[in-house]
Amino acid sequence: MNKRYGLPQFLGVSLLTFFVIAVTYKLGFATQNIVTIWPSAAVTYWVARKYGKRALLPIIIAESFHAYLFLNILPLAYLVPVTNAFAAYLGVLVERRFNSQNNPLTSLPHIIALVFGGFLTLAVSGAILGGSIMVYVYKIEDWPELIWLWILSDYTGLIMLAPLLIIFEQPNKGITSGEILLRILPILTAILVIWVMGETQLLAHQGYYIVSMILTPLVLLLAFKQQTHYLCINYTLVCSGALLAILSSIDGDLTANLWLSNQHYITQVILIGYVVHAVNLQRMQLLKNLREERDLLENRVNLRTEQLAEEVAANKRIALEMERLATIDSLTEVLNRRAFQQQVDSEMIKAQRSLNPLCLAMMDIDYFKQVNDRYGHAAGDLVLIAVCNAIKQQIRADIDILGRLGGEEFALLLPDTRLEEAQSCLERCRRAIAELAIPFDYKNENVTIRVTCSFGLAAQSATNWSRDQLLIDADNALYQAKKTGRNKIIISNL
Ligand SMILES: Nc1nc2c(ncn2[C@@H]2O[C@H](COP(=O)(O)OP(=O)(O)OP(=O)(O)O)[C@@H](O)[C@H]2O)c(=O)[nH]1
Repeated sequence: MNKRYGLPQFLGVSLLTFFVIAVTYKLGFATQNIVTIWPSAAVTYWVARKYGKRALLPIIIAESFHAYLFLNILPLAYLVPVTNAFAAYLGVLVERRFNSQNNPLTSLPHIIALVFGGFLTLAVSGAILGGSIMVYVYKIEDWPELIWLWILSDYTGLIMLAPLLIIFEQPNKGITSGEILLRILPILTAILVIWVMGETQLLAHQGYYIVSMILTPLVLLLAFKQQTHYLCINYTLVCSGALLAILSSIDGDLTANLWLSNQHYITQVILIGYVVHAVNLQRMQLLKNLREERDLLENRVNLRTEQLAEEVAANKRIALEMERLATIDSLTEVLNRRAFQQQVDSEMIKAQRSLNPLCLAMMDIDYFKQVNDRYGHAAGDLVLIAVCNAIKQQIRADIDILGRLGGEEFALLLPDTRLEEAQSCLERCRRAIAELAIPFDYKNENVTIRVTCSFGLAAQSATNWSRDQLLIDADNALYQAKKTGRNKIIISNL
């Protein structure tokens, strides 16, 4: 009802209504019967649905003009176009009360609102109001039959034609010319049916029935974009049943009632088609929604899984880092006292089992305090790092183990190493340390720090299986090295 409405629309509605009424009147003229006027009801409903109350005036003008041109009616009968337009508007209001969707053929409740709300209201109110005027003006005695036929004709006619007009004007982005044809075809077929019905009445020729009954649903079927085989079979079955029913009831000339029953059957066929189509559409929509929700859920699960995997990896990294921090001396990055002792324990057990030799050395930087005192703590730290690096370069990576026991006191564990080998290793270390020239920026002056290191060496023996004893032995040897001049290696018990 919110469509644009100006002079072109006003003229369009007037002309269309006039044209449809004139054509259907001419087609049904031979019968002089009310039952062929229903296409005007369908067009009127469609126009009122599209433009609302603004369409009432052109409808009234068109119907009145038609009556003036072709019908020789009494003045009061000119009220019938007014009641027709009003009935159409009333029907639209009732449909809109239950359905605000523009396309009512996409769901069952909307079809019910259209057929049992809008169409029925138009047919009943139009027949009662218009019929009463006609009965009064022309003093018609059999008025119940007139009103009944009027209702039946308009109602079934509305079901046959009005939805096709609604389908026809549904907006569709990128619609192809083939699809436009599919929308026009059923309307043409409906016009054919009107004509066939008129001709049939005239000629009493049963063949036209077959054409109208089979062609209508089949062509209607093509108007749906989402047609299914089920829908097709349904149309054909109902249609064939209707055809058989009509053919078996025809006996000689057709009467208006038979004509109406033909229309009635076609209506049923079409109505069933709409319902099946709408249910099918709803099912498809439901499946689409389900699929979309499933995809959404899957995406969410995948995203969360990725996040969890990232979190697990981050936790692993943190755990490894914490483990490293718990076992590594942060300044020199060699093992701390606790970790070193654990390594000594496990290597001693291995050596015990394999009866391989194992040596342990204690080391202490000579006069280290003087370095600190002279150049400051930062210089001392630098020396500690340099000494450790020098030792690392002389020992076997991944085999020999260097640890800081505290302060400037270090220990070196040499698995699978005989005493002489250990001694020569320590000698290399001692020399490397003594040769170190550690540059240091002392009060904006580049100084070179040199240090030496004393070593005490002990070997695991058949009588010495204890870690503490090994450490004490090495420590005693270190003490001897310090006492006897420093920068040397003393071997325990030698
Ligand atoms: N810069 C620095 N100094 C440390 C650290 N840990 C201990 N020290 C210092 O190391 C020095 C140890 O000195 P001492 O054990 O007295 O002996 P020394 O001067 O090395 O002389 P000897 O061992 O007898 O040759 C002390 O001045 C401590 O403050 C450290 O992490 N960094």
